Amino acid sequence: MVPAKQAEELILNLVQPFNIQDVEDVDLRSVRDRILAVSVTSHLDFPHWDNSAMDGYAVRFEDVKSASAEKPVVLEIVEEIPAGYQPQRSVKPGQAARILTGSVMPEGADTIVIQEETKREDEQVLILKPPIEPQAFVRHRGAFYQAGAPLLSAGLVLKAPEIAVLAAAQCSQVRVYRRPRVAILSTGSELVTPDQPLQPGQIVDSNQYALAALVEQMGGEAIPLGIVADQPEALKRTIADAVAIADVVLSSGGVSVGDYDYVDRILAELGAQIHIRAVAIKPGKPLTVATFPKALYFGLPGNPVSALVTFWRFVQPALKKLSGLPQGWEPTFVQAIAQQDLRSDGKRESYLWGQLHWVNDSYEFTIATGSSSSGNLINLAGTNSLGVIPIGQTQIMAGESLQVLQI
Ligand SMILES: Nc1nc2c(c(=O)[nH]1)N[C@H]1C(S)=C(S)[C@@H](COP(=O)(O)OP(=O)(O)OC[C@H]3O[C@@H](n4cnc5c(N)ncnc54)[C@H](O)[C@@H]3O)O[C@H]1N2
Ligand code: MOO
Ligand SMILES: [Mg+2]
Repeated sequence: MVPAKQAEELILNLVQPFNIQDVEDVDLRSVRDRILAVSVTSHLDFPHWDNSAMDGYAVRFEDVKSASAEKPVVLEIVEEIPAGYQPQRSVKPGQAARILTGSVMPEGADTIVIQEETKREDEQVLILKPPIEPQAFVRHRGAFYQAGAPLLSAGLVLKAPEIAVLAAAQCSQVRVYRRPRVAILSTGSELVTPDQPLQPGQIVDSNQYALAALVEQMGGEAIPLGIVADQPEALKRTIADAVAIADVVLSSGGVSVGDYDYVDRILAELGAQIHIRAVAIKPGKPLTVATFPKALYFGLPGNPVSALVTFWRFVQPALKKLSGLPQGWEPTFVQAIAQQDLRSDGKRESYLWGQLHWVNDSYEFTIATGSSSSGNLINLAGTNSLGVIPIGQTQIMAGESLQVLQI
């Protein structure tokens, strides 16, 4: 049994991240959560031109620096400059231009006096207070970004702020890494789909649905391959097909020591290199990790909670690295206060599902009510985290702190 941390490192080392061959151009409207594959520069300066940050008057600082309410400076208004208008007149000594937020600064003017510090009298404006400094409220061309400099770097996840920047830089098509293709199959002669009538002894294939949801949540393309009975030939054909079409293959079930647990044997027959057969975590011990020339294979355990725990702990980091994220692949744990006594047999690193809440300046972890059995998927619903009891430790008492993985 490989310790969990070591398994994580081993798996991450097996992953070849996407490179410049693994890209596609996507419409800006559809790039949310995708990963930028090339760095982006713009030929535009930001701001594109000197402009006003406020509604007011564009003036020459020299003219107004000694203005006061008692001795206002009177300026002649030569032009009105709404947003989107290119000024036609230059502001000469004794003159001002009416200007609105975002509008282009007229030639000759160097400072904005805000409207609240003026009094308008027809075609004249009285300046009642001197600006704090020359250039006050002027946003200068290129102050935020200069054309040609790196704007967004490759590897960024495109969320609202990055999408706004891309839009402003007029990038309507964006080069992003393609989605990882993840084939998912469920093994087990007892399995039926949710719409099939359930006969005695049968079980509904819930893993296929949960794993597809997780893959899609991670930005992957889930390729559902359905249920494969515990028959070596059928399983061999499906696995061979899966590794030919996918970057990652997830099977669930058939990896323990039972008479019908064929996955490891078939992987070996197909020429896979098997790197891991068991990990010291509970649930999730019988985890098989193998590589084919073009695909990474995870044989997840069949028990519903075990399949998901091994996904969160090991598949998720691998998918993050594969997808082109430059760092931050490892799961992040937070420190929380246990709300109940938590127990483990101490033989494996134990993951207990429950609720993590931020209460009074710290995280609190509450274990799910009901059985913490890897076959009980019912009380997994509504949970958001896994509390960890380290290997060799048999309990964490209420009030003590523990590491918790957010899921
Ligand atoms: N003698 C031993 N027996 C077992 C060991 C062991 O070390 N020695 N390990 C146990 C542990 S831990 C786990 S976890 C399971 C893993 O078993 P498999 O990966 O071989 O999975 P199966 O035997 O095929 O199924 C286990 C269980 O899960 C149900 N299942 C399977 N697939 C699905 C699915 N797609 N959706 C919902 N439920 C599924 C299946 O019906 C079984 O009930 O082995 C222990 N045994
Ligand atoms: O590891 Mo199994 O996943 O304990 O049930
Ligand atoms: Mg089994």
